[in-house]
Amino acid sequence: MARSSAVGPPHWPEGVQYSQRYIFHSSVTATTKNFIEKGPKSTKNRGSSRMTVIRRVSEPSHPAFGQFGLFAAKKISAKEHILDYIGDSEPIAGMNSTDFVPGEVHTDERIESNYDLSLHRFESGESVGIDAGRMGNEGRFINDFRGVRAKPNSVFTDYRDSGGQLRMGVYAGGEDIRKGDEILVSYGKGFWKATG
Ligand SMILES: C[S@@+](CC[C@H](N)C(=O)[O-])C[C@H]1O[C@@H](n2cnc3c(N)ncnc32)[C@H](O)[C@@H]1O
Repeated sequence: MARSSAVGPPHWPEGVQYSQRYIFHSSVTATTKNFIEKGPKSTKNRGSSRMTVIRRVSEPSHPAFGQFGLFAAKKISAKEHILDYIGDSEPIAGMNSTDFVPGEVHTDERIESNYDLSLHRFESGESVGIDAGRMGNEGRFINDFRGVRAKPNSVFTDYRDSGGQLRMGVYAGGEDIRKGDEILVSYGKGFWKATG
C-alpha cells in the first residue's frame, strides 16, 4: 500500500506523517469500506488547509499550554468549511513496526489515542473512527474549547465529498472566526470521561 509522501505545513511535528487521504486499517470490512467510499455525491468542496496555521499555544492560562493548536490564518466566515479531519496509516521511515499505532480509518478500539474521532456509527453498533495519532492533517491540532473560551467556534459535521467519500468536515459555527483566533470544537464529554 503506497504511503503519502506529502510534506506537512509549518510546525508539523517530526515523527507524524502528513496526509490528506484515507488509508483503511484491516479492521474495516469491505462492506464498511464501500459505505465510506461510495455514497451519494455532494457538490461541496473540501476546505483548504491554507485557511489555518498550526501554532504552539503560548498563553499560560490555556489548558493546552505548550502543546499545539490550530488557528485561523485569515477571516473565516460563519458556517464556512475549514478543512476535513484525516487520518492515515503505515509506519513512517525509521519507525519500529512494533511501536506503530496505525492512524487511519478503523473499526477497532483506539482508547489509547488522543487523536481518534468518530466518523460513523452503524445501527449494528459498529463504529468507524479516524485515528490521526501517527498520521493526519491539520485537523489533528484542533483543541477542545473547555477552559479556553465560553463555547466552541467550530463544529465537526460529516458530509459526502464530490467523489462520494464520507468525510468529517470542520466548519465555522454561527459566527465569523477572526484571523488569529484559535479553531476550537467540542470533543464531547465522552472524550474527557475516557481520558480521565
Ligand atoms: C487532538 S489533540 C489536540 C492537539 C494537541 N494540542 C497537540 O498539540 O497535539 C487532543 C489533546 O489536546 C489536548 N487538549 C485539547 N483541548 C484541550 C483542552 N481544552 N484542555 C486541555 N487539554 C486539551 C489534550 O492533551 C488532548 O488529549
